Amino acid sequence: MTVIDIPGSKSVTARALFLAAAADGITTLVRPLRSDDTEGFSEGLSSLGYEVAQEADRWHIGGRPAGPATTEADIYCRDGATTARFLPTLAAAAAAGTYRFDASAQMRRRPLAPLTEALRTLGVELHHEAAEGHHPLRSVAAGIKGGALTLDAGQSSQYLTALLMLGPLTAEGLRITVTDLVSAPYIEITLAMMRSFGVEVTRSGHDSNVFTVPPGGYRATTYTVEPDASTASYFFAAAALTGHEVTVRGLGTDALQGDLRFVDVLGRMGADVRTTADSTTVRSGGELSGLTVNMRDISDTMPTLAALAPFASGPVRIEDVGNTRVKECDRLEACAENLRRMGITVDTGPDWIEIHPGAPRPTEIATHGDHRIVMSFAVACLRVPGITYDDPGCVRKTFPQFHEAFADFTDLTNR
Ligand SMILES: O=C(O)C1=C[C@@H](OP(=O)(O)O)[C@@H](O)[C@H](O)C1
Ligand SMILES: C=C(OP(=O)(O)O)C(=O)O
Repeated sequence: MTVIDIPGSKSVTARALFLAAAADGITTLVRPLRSDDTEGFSEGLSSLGYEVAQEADRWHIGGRPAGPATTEADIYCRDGATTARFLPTLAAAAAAGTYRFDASAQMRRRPLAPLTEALRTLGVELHHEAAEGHHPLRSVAAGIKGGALTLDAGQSSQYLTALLMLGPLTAEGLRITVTDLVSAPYIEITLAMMRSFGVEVTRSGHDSNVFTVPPGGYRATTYTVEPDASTASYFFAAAALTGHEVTVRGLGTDALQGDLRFVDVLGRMGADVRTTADSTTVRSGGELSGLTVNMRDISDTMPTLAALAPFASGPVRIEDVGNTRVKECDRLEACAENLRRMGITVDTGPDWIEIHPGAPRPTEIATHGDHRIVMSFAVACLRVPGITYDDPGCVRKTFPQFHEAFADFTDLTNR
């Protein structure tokens, strides 16, 4: 039995940085994630004139309810969609200022339009420098009155998270009617964290799809970041594949992140899953069955399952994951391409992938610069020694020490 600690959640750290910056007072984040995405977010806040003091496992953020200290800034959001979507939204609430945002080549390709259209509806002057609805963009802030909005979050829940977090910074609050929503559990993280910073959002409508966000700002706090559940999926999958037992500390029934539900998928495949209030254990004899599963809510773990799938006794069909085509790469095609290179039969459709059992052979994985492709195929590597990656370092986005940590973990399980 191996007990492991996983680094902090990217999603929780990004939200905490936004909420802390907007709050009245100094917030301390305990055990934030240190990775390219969250360092990029923190750097963006500094460029906007927020005070961010980083100690080893505590970051202190000086909140500015009146908005950024600078009235002009040029911010590079790197490859992180939370940064590229949340930070322009925070800056849009400034009483006055002109801000330019840009991002990596892939992040420039990823969509923003429903969010930028919503900000325009709220009166923010926004110009896209190249393609409409994409980075780079320039915004002129002049305070936001608030009001009613309709939002299609069918491509990314991050649009809704950004607008929910903006609500308390507007003069009159926001009422957001959501017509479609993917990755719904991420909205639960947002609402729970807003509550920790003093804001209660109410939900109404036939599908609880109308969100009313009161004005009045946020209260600073001390906030402990829980471990990253998407990162934990590689360790759970490794245990399920190799017939071991792993316990991840700090992620149990009290956890905020929906991606922890990946263990239910492993449970359906035959693994034994036990959860306490603050830990989750996966144990398996190494035999896994195939299944059909809808991963709309937890699609960051789709590549983890895809890499595990050839070792199951029957086909694995993953449905409703069309939005994984607009992530760090087209993840449906990247998974299919790499599995085929390993000699596995794979079919894909617009929003699904079906993987057949087989005997994978080693190959060089085409990572497309996507951290999750590397970390997922590292799981397959446990049964197929000799797998290499064209860009192993892209794990820096969410887990710079992944290779060392995963090697230590597999050493332990081999003892
Ligand atoms: O809000 C968040 O922190 C995230 C939401 C999800 O994105 P989508 O809503 O675009 O699926 C997820 O894939 C991403 O890694 C993090
Ligand atoms: C999709 C991801 O990240 P983001 O959308 O925050 O860039 C991810 O981490 O898998």
